[in-house]
Amino acid sequence: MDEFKFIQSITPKYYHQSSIITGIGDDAAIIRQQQSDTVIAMDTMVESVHFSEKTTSPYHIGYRALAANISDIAAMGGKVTAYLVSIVIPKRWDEEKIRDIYRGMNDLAAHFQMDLIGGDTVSGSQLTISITVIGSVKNDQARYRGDAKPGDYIFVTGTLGDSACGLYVLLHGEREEQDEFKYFINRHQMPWPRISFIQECQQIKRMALNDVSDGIANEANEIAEASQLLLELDYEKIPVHQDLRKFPKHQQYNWSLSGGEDFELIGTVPAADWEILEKAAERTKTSITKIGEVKDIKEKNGSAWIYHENQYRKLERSGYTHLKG
Ligand SMILES: Nc1ncnc2c1ncn2[C@@H]1O[C@H](COP(=O)(O)OP(=O)(O)OP(=O)(O)O)[C@@H](O)[C@H]1O
Ligand SMILES: Cc1ncc(C[n+]2csc(CCOP(=O)(O)O)c2C)c(N)n1
Ligand SMILES: [Mg+2]
Ligand SMILES: [Mg+2]
Ligand SMILES: [Mg+2]
Repeated sequence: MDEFKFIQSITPKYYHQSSIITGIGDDAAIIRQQQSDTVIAMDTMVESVHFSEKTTSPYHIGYRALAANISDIAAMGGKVTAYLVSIVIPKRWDEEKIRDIYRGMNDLAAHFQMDLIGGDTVSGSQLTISITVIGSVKNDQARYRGDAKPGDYIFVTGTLGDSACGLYVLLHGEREEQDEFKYFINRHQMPWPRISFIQECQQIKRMALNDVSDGIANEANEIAEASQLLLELDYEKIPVHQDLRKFPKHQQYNWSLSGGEDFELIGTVPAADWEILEKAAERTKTSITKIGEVKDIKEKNGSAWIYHENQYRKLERSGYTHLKG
């Protein structure tokens, strides 16, 4: 099958969103605007960096690549509309495997009622998927990293460290261990972007928000920096799955703070809005945990600090970093 036939075969038969006037088939897609702000993000996944044959099936490669992108829209408080996929396909990848990648994306997209509206197909040496995701947020309702205020409660959704633990088990675990820790493997392969939870939070006027792709040691610092305030966390309160306790303490620490790829949300809300947040969590069956508070302490503003085993120390940005020298 050549590039053109391939594109034809992945063209959706219809679009969920009536705002899509033109999807795949022209030079670019056309989306009609209404009274909302458009949210656009892109993330790339590369073989042997974000996934390998050992960790991720083709179906999960697609699913995960799209999930990471949807998560960035959730982190802006938005909902998703459409996506474009640029894929670099190595010669050794057969058609069925590529199809499975698209099946993974398609299943997740269907859940969020979002449409594939374009992309690009190239052959190359390393499987690479770049996704551009388009969403919307009501005018002036976007959630910025710089919107934290002193006294805000810091929260996270779900549990942290699951994906890193799953990756570890996939790479190093024997068959038996992989069975025992299926939960973590599933969390690595099929993360769940928190779109519905964040949509339920619209009543809350102000919220700083970020999604957990690199690990909260990074993301908490990003909020602190953008808000020029201190994010003070309590390690004891970081939510982890009960089975994570079966691993050595240093692994629990590293995975929950720096493991990344959980695609949960970390944010700050005014203390007065905590109940609204809890209700939104209940309605969407999302667990949320208060993990700290925002402070205004001149010499620490712009950084995150953590209480851990009776010590109070600076939480360094220890998550995954590309292009590190
Ligand atoms: N190569 C690039 N060209 C232009 N803008 C970029 C490039 N790489 C990143 N950005 C922009 O930098 C900002 C931060 O990007 P970053 O990738 O760190 O965020 P993220 O997607 O939330 O994190 P992650 O990639 O870990 O999921 C975003 O606005 C992004 O669009
Ligand atoms: C095979 C394999 N090895 C290592 C990892 C771990 N990993 C890769 S990128 C990343 C951070 C987010 O990246 P980005 O900033 O690009 O979103 C992490 C934690 C993996 N997923 N698969
Ligand atoms: Mg990115
Ligand atoms: Mg991202
Ligand atoms: Mg992000």
